[in-house]
Amino acid sequence: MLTVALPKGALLKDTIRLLQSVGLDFSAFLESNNRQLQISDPTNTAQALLVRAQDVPVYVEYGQAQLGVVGYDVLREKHPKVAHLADLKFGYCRLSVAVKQSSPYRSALQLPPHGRVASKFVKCAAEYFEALDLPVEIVPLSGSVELGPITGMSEAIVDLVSSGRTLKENGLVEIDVLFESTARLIVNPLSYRLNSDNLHGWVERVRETISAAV
Ligand SMILES: Nc1ncnc2c1ncn2[C@@H]1O[C@H](COP(=O)(O)OP(=O)(O)OP(=O)(O)O)[C@@H](O)[C@H]1O
Ligand SMILES: O=P(O)(O)OC[C@H]1O[C@H](OP(=O)(O)OP(=O)(O)O)[C@H](O)[C@@H]1O
Repeated sequence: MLTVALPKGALLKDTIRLLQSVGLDFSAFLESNNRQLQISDPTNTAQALLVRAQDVPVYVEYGQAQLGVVGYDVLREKHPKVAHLADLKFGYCRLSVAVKQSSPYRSALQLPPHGRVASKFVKCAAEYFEALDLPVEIVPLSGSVELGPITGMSEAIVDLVSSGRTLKENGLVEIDVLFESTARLIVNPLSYRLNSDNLHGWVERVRETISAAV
């Protein structure tokens, strides 16, 4: 049976809506009292795993799920061995450098050498500052990264920005963008090559739905 890895959090609702439009109903995951992490769709065509966003590529790479939905930002940070087959056009955000509004820095290159940059995206941040030839110390955090500059732990952060509301409400300002991100459809490469569980057919249906929506 086809198994799909679904991301908890910001991408879940749009992912479930997309799968509903190709005939797979996993809306039970959206019920407020749901605690189940693995369910089948009502027609028993496929099952879904509810996993942390950053773990979606892990389940797909190891073959426990043939198909998954994940942000491009996670693919850039983790480099999983999965095939990226479609841009799903939702989950827009960007990975940006931000500082306190009151700080003098208005571009990443103006940051002081050997300063600190807090981030959940340690690899992306390190690559970005290496490419600028600006030595900085990356401070790894798992969330609420905006507190780095607020508390004085770091001069800057590298974090996701979508509406910009979190930065604004915490007195921070975006000074550079590393890249933009949207949700992506990923597949296990071997399952795709073997067309296990009619994977080609499902990918094609998703692609048709996406192009019809544009
Ligand atoms: N504010 C946002 N608006 C739109 N999409 C976002 C936003 N924040 C993150 N995303 C996208 O959704 C994905 C999942 O983000 P989410 O915040 O739900 O989980 P997470 O913080 O990465 O994971 P966890 O809560 O498990 O640590 C991100 O990888 C990104 O692609
Ligand atoms: O620009 P906005 O629309 O305000 O969205 C940006 C916020 O969303 C994400 O946080 P998330 O909710 O995932 O929390 P966490 O990373 O701090 O755990 C991101 O890390 C920002 O804090």
